[in-house]
Amino acid sequence: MRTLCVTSGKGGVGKTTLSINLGIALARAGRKVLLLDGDLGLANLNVMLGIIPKHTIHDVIRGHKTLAQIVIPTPYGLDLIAGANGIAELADLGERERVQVMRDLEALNGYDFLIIDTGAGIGDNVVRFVLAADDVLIVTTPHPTSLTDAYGIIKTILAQEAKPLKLLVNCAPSPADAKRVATRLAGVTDRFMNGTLEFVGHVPVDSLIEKSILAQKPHLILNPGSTSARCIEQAATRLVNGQTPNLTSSLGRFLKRLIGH
Ligand SMILES: Nc1ncnc2c1ncn2[C@@H]1O[C@H](COP(=O)(O)OP(=O)(O)OP(=O)(O)O)[C@@H](O)[C@H]1O
Repeated sequence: MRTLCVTSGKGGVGKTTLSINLGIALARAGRKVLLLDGDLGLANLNVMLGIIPKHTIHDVIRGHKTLAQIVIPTPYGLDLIAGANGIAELADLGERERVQVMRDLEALNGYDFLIIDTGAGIGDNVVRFVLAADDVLIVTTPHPTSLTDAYGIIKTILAQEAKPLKLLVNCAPSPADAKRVATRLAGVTDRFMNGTLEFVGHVPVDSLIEKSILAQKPHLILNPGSTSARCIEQAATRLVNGQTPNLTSSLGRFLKRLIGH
């Protein structure tokens, strides 16, 4: 299993929308996907999916449930771990609880991809997820404030680890605009930070995406033939291009890195 962390510098650029729809695109391509809401403070993946979770990761940390017991199958071909506010506490768990959560995670096998929707910005928790994940997808819009913040998070990540990063330009007025944004950001990343930023694609502004949020149903389900849905599918393909998920679970490794043991 590979872990993919979806993050951004600025908030509201489409991380959650893309985490869900990229996940659905991968599920449609035959991959088994688990979506984890890592947006501390503003956990809302379940809201966008129109799901009211009975249990969240809080219950796991409190020892009331195992992770397997809180996984929610969705009608969209992927599974969800909801409301990750309590994830912050993973770092503070005692040794016994930590081992238990690790065992739980290892037991959650059978997934090809774990997609983590993080909060925006460069808070400790976001960085923790990003450094622990196999792959990191940075989402930006062409807006100057979003670009500046994307630059900021790239710099923060690369200062800690020389990790290859991926970029998706959301709300791009045209493919050419997206490419320009990506080239500029990749150039700066390469020149000043000695890192790599792979452009995996763009998604145009589409009012159908906004409508799908209001309907609490994923865009790829409601509007599968739209241009923006196709763009998301293409980005999903590029994102996992050539990646055969490990047969031996990397989930344990991810968690070890996440909680520092
Ligand atoms: N390509 C798009 N076209 C039109 N609207 C979009 C597009 N992408 C995202 N949006 C809209 O932008 C808003 C913010 O999206 P979303 O919640 O996914 O962002 P986010 O980065 O996860 O936000 P946060 O940082 O608050 O978690 C939503 O209302 C969504 O419908």
